[in-house]
Amino acid sequence: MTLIADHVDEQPKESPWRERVRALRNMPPVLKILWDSGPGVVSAGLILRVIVATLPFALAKVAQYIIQDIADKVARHQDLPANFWYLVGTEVGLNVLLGLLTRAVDYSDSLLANRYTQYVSVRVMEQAARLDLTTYENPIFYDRLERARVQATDRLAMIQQLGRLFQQVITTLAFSAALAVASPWLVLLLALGVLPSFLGETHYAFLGYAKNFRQTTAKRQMDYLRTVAGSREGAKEVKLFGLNKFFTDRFQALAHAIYVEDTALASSKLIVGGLLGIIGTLGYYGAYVYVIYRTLNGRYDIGEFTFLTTSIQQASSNLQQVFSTASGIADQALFLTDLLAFFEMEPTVKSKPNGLPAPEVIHQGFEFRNVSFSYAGSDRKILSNFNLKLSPGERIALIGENGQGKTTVVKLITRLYDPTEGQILLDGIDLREYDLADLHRQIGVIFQDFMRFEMTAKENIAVGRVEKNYEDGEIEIAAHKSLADTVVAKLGGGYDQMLGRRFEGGVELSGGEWQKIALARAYLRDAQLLILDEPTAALDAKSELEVFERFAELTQGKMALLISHRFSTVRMADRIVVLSGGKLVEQGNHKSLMEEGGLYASMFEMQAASYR
Ligand SMILES: Nc1ncnc2c1ncn2[C@@H]1O[C@H](COP(=O)(O)OP(=O)(O)OP(=O)(O)O)[C@@H](O)[C@H]1O
Repeated sequence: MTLIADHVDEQPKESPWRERVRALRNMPPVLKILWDSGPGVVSAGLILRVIVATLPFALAKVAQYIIQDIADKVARHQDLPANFWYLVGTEVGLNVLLGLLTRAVDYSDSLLANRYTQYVSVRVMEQAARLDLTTYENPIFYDRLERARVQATDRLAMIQQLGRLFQQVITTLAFSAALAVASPWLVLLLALGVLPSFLGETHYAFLGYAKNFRQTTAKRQMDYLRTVAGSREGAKEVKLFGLNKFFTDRFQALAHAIYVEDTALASSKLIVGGLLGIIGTLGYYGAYVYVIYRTLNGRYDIGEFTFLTTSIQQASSNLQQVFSTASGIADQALFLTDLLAFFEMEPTVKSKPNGLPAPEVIHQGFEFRNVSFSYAGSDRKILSNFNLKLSPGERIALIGENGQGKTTVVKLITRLYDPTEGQILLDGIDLREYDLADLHRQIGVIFQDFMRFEMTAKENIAVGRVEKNYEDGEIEIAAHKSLADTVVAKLGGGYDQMLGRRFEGGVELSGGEWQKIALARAYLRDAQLLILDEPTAALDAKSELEVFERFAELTQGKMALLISHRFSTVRMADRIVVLSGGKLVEQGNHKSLMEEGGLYASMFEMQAASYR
């Protein structure tokens, strides 16, 4: 394994500005996602923010009158106007309101963040399920999925930033308008002071994004190392092979490379950001001195002076915030490129629009016609001009040495992949013409690497047919067929027993016990084609015999495809098909194949000899 893998998604190119502007194109779809995740909350948040944004201006205006009244009274001994105490009361009231509404804004932000996370997480799960297996085998997809997953929860800051930006723009506009009325120079000075900081901020935002992008693969490897070193599955081998240091060293090497890169960027940002900040401060004080100068020359009275200095302070800090929030959003928007790209990915194996319904009763069966197949990214033909017919009522055993393509045949007949060349037909019609979900409903399959769901025993079986409600007793019947009932009988919680160790109260099963549970799923499905890919590998000899006697009984009249390395099992099939070098090399029943004296006979003899 290289430390930093070579598979990296197209890197953002070194044209930061173009990249950044392009990232802003993400904003409309992102705003749409935000809106879709909670229209009511978004609207309420916007209304609240408009009020909160204009309150500082109102406060400054009221303060101007109060101070002017006080100055008139103290310096010129004039009487306080009749509304003076009302003004003071208004100032207090507005401040109280500002405090309350600010909290309300926080509240609506947290509601929206909650909804957004849920909404995006669900969409990520839905999209991940829609994409096909080929996509999953691609490391680029994995990196993208990883980034999309993180973005589902990690971009919450952006929601607040968007709201804040909206608010800051309104506040800035209000105070800038007041300053522009007093003198346009004030606004210009402030803007010139803040602009360099903005450019600096966005520049670093881009560099940060490019850095994170580069680091995705390394971080994924770190994550893997952390998981392996600390997992229950890995614990035995890690201990016995003394792998701990091996994993830790590798983890540290990756972590160090990331640390060095992070520190370099942070240091440079510190220095450049600091220098640009000084320019901002100079712009601010330029405007301030200008107002002092004009006040000393009698252009402004003391109330106006106070109002203008407050306005300078507010406009400057809000403008600065507008720029830094906007650049923060641009930064987040860059990250969302991955999320949106992930949402836009299309599966290659798709259900045809208005696809045919799968036959309620299959008449001719399945046929592989000159099928060749290579996995994406490889030229090696796993199947080459492969032909096979599976007729209704027939039970076929597919055998062959490791890696000859038996599981691949299963993946093709279930349309997890499409053939590279040739066709697979169901009742004479290409599988691609059928509605995919409907086709899947006709097939019950248990793979070698079946899933052990860390849920209850009942749920582990029920997932075999989630599209229909099952009636009372159906689960138990399926469990009985697969011998899972003997496993469940030993569980303290019966069918409601939590399986696996992940959740509290969970019970771990042995490989064979898990297999019996998984097998029940296939029986529950009540499909026309039943496929068992080495379904009994983990079963002891007695259980295997029992499972197969039942299987033979239960698949009577149905199509069944069986993959097994055990000849005792294979013999029960109506027809045995031998796969070698991507082709069908022999077929027949046990007796005829033995007489033929070919590959089957030699494999059988080899296994039989080892038992003698
Ligand atoms: N997702 C994949 N991407 C690339 N190559 C693959 C993939 N899955 C399987 N292969 C390759 O295809 C070949 C056939 O694999 P397959 O799993 O179909 O064999 P099999 O006959 O079922 O083997 P076994 O008896 O070991 O289960 C193997 O050489 C394997 O390396």
